Amino acid sequence: MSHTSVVGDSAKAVVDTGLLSNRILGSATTRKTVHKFGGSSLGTVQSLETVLSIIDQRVNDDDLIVVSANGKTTDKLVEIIGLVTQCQDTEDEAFTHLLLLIQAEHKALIQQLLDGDIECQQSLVESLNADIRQIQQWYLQQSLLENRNDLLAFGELWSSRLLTAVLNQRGRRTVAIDTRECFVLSCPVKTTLNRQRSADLLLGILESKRLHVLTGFIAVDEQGVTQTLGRNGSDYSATLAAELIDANDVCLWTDVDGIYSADPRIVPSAKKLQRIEASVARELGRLGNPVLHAKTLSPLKEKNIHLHINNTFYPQQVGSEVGQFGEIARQEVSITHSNQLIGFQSKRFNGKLLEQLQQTFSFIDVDETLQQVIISAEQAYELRYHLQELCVDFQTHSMSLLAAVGFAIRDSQWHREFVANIENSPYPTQKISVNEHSLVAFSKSDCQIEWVNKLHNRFTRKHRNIGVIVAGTGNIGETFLANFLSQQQSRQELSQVHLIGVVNSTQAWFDVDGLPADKVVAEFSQHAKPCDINGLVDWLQRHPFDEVILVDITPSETFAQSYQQFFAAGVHLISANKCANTFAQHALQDLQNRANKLDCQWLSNTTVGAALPVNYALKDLCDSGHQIEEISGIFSGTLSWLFSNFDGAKSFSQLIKDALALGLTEPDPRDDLSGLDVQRKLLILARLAGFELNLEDITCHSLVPESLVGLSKQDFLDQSHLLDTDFNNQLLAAQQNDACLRYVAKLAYVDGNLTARVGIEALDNKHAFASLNPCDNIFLIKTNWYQENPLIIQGPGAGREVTAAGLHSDLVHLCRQLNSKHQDVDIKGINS
Ligand SMILES: NC(=O)C1=CN([C@@H]2O[C@H](COP(=O)(O)OP(=O)(O)OC[C@H]3O[C@@H](n4cnc5c(N)ncnc54)[C@H](OP(=O)(O)O)[C@@H]3O)[C@@H](O)[C@H]2O)C=CC1
Ligand SMILES: N[C@@H](CC=O)C(=O)O
Repeated sequence: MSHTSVVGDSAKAVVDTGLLSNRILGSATTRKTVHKFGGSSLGTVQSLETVLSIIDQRVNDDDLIVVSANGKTTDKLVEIIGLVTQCQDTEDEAFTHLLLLIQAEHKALIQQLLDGDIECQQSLVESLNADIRQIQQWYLQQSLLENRNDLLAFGELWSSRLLTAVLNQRGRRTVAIDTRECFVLSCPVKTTLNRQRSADLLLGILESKRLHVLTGFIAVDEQGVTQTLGRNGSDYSATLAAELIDANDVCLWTDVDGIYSADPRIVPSAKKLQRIEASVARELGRLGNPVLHAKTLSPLKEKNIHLHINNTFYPQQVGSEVGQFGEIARQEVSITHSNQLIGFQSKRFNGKLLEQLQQTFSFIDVDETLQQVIISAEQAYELRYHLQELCVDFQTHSMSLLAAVGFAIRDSQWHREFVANIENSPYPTQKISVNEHSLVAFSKSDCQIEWVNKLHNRFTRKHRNIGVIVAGTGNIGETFLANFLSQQQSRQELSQVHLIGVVNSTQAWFDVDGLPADKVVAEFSQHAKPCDINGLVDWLQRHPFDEVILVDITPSETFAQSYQQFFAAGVHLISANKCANTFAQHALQDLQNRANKLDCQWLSNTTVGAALPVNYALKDLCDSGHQIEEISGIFSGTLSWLFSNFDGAKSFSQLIKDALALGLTEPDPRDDLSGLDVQRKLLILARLAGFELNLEDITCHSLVPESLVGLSKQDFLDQSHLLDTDFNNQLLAAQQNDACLRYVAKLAYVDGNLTARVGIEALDNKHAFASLNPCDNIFLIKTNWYQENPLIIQGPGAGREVTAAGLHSDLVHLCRQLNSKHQDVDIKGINS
């Protein structure tokens, strides 16, 4: 196994396996998984190589592998049976052609995959040739139909032999298992397993420190006769094996991305359901979902085994996981439909007969009043045959269904909405069946694509799950988290927003079922696990949410350097951290381009003026055609507070400590006193106004003497009294001139010349910047159209509550955008 080891052990389990449920966090060492590879994953040398790399990276020796037949082998074997059934005497040529084709395809796979290992190649080819001769013999002896199950079994047999040989050749000690040695069916018609006997047999065969490759699809009855497990039988084999060996998980590696909220081939806005509650999955399977089959899911029920549907060809992508989850996953609703149903009606459909039929057939609906049963077209043939044998008269008609499926949907607000929608739709409904997890409308007409789309848009519009991760639990982060719950309760846009992670510089607490926002700070140290930025990036690549927003409330340059990776993981960002916005112009441009390209949003309105709407105003002025000529003012809450309160009564150094305690300053107050924070803010506004410049283009007057620059934060605070004499002198000089001290930022654009500077000034007491409330910011903006009477924005520009409020405002704006992004899907003639 190759691991990407970047975080603590528990989080590593998430990284390594790509599983979404929290339950794996506690039991990383005891987990066993059954991996099943479908025919499309095993059809070509290239796809088999992909499978081999998945096995290399993700499959432990304790795990089991179950394989389908390579490519379309089973279809070809079924075709052979079809030829023989229809025209036994005349189809020699077609039979031979098909058989030779199967032989040639398998031979080619053996030769290419075992290239260089002649001995192993020969042995496999000899076994293959012997099997082909056996089939020819059955054919000549006209006993092929009697041996049809043995014929079909060859597909999985060849596939397991080949994979085993290749794994052995590549150094993985592997054993092939023909499941006819251990899967014993007590009832072949219903494909029910004799669990005890099968478990004893399988556990008896498994060798320690070996990987095992099991044939899917086949088993034997109590008499040892080969039986097949029906359509999608290999998936069923995998879940049976998981039940027998007490595995925790089953991974179905296939050629689809997962389960969608509707058939994505006809509903363009369908979204992948990353976590599906097991009971809901069973209901989807019962209603005919093409990927989830009721039979496959049945062995998982008792033991709470989770099922994963993953795409072999995109193994890094998060697929769908079926299992038991918390509230967030249970809110998902999906729309399913089928036009492949048959309704059977008979006067004799009541009482005992219905009861008996229900034991043999899986009906989608049974209605004694209408004397009707509805069954999939696939099973209709057998039902028809069965009823004829019982001499029951019946009529059939084709039927369709359109259903909403979700956890406890019967008792939810969706119930009334579904009925109202169906009643007002042109879908000519025969009946609506109400079940615990599904609401199903049946009709004798086909269900049209537009009705599926309409219902889907109505039902999934409000269901866009947004996960929020907060980075930084300091001064501002803590207040942001403290207000999270009340914000969520009061803002409709946040109703589907869930706090799923909190990280600081060394640790993280993730929970895909949601964290308790009101307790998260208090309980953080108890639950958090070691995690660095790489661990966070890995986690972000495998989450079960429609969108994830990362709120950066750190002061960290390193964290800002990782924005590229966050965007690459499809994550949206809200920054209070000013570092990324003040990167060199080209680096910032690259970052913004990347975000745009990846359809990621990035808001950072608190980086200047905290919650004051200065960024919005400036952007709006530019959008409306104003040419910015001057941006000036007091941009630092800390420096505003310090100079407003500094009247000689208290020392300047004591005031610095007070500002720090009030949460106004940067984590290190020297970032305020040095002018860096104001310089950054002026740069951010200048760039918003369309000017291209860098930090060093802004002249900066620092208030921190050289001697205090290199000290630790604490040493600086201890020695800050060294500043007092100089500031007292500056204050006296200003007071003597009816002036006050202010730290001013100014950008001017005159006759094509741009100048920008930040520094301390003695301002006349009547100056607009002189009479501010302590901590207030003031922004003065002059444009070609705002000259004598410039735009002024003034108000509190720093502090815990206002900054947290500004971040919440960004969150609401972003969620509004993300929610409307979902509604934007307009398909002419379908939903518009
Ligand atoms: N004060 C204000 O009024 C305003 C502040 N801001 C900005 O808000 C940000 C936060 O300020 P403040 O809350 O005062 O800072 P604090 O120092 O109080 O808190 C910083 C938090 O960030 C965490 N952190 C640091 N580095 C990393 C990292 N690499 N990865 C993950 N987490 C990290 C720290 O973790 P740990 O606990 O492990 O140290 C800590 O939890 C700053 O960027 C500031 O400029 C913006 C507008 C206004
Ligand atoms: N330290 C900053 C905080 C806001 O950005 C300030 O004082 O303005």
